[in-house]
Amino acid sequence: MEADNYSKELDVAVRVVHLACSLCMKVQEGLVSKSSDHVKAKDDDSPVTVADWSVQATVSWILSEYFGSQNVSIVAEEDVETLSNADSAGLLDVVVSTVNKCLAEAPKFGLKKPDNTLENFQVLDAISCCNSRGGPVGRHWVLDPVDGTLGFVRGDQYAVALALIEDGQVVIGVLGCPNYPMRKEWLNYHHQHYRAMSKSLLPSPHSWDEGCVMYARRGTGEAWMQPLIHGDEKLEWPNFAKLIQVSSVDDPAQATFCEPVERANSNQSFTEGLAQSVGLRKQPLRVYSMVKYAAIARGDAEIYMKFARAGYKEKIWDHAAGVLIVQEAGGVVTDAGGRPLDFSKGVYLEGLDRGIVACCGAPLHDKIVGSIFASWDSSNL
Ligand SMILES: Nc1ncnc2c1ncn2[C@@H]1O[C@H](COP(=O)(O)OS(=O)(=O)O)[C@@H](OP(=O)(O)O)[C@H]1O
Ligand SMILES: [Mg+2]
Ligand SMILES: [Mg+2]
Ligand SMILES: [Mg+2]
Repeated sequence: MEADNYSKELDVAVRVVHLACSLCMKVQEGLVSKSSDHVKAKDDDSPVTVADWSVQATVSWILSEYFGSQNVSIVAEEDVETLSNADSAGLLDVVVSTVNKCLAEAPKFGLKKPDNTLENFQVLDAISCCNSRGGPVGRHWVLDPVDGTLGFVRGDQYAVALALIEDGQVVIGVLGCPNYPMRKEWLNYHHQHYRAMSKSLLPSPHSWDEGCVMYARRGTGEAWMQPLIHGDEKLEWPNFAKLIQVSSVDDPAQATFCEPVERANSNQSFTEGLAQSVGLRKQPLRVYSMVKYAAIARGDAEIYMKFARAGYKEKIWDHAAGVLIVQEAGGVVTDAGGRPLDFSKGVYLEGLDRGIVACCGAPLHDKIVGSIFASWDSSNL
């Protein structure tokens, strides 16, 4: 692919992820400071919030506006089932007002805003039209409006992830990480620190959070990072960007590995054994969401491993943006058998061999995949 391709798509995607992050930051502040009934449980018991629906509606509206509602195919996580229930009228009103407030700010990010505030049915349409199944042919946007919703409701790490797939390959990846901390060690303790520190010790959340949007275009060998624009600061657009690169560490003893926080989402006893056999000495960095990919891409950690329970099928929106950014920043991402992830088979990463291994470089990656090969049969996964 030509490196100059997709400039308009990337530009709009980066701006809308900034816009979505600003929406999420406001909603998260509200959730954490007041208790709220705006968190619902989905059928699988995972949470969904006003922010998940509002970001999906906002991104969908902007993409349709710029690329034409007839042409745009979006594969995204949320649907409107809960929101359309008669007993969710109050929730829908909050989503609609959140979307309208957010879109009113779009010009600050150099994006169009609607001529009139959106009606309930328009917001529901914007969410429900993101029902594409993707596949091997054509262009498909892939959106996780809030990845790591559990982290989000706990006042911790989460990400907004937007990618573009063309003919089965990820060509653009954009990842917004509003709570990315100033110091990488704080990735591990973010939530605990928030809770343990009194408000007076934390003069403003911004002295704690760096917040960033990362992005990459396939085949460029470059991954970029922009600072997030916080709160009411006057936004100077275009924002500046700096190149990011993976860590150059290839000694396992010096390497840090990331994994999901929840034991239900990845087999932590298996990774513990793997870490021992490869010679990883540091404590695992357990972080919610695709911020784990972000940490690898910016060189704050060296390895990310996720081994979901047998039978769980990984979804493309949980990985597409992060995988491309890590690869373009110089890293290697495969399944546990060493094969590339296949984004061409629809909503799921079909054929994924056991789990996902993302590393800052080939030497560490080879060691991990080799060790999985050697230890799999004796493991209890
Ligand atoms: N059982 C199970 N196994 C593996 N993965 C699952 C499972 N259930 C859900 N999910 C998906 O995992 C996404 C969150 O992954 P994380 O790496 O952030 O996990 S964790 O919250 O840190 O434990 C999460 O993304 P969000 O729903 O966007 O938060 C889910 O898509
Ligand atoms: Mg997700
Ligand atoms: Mg999500
Ligand atoms: Mg979810």
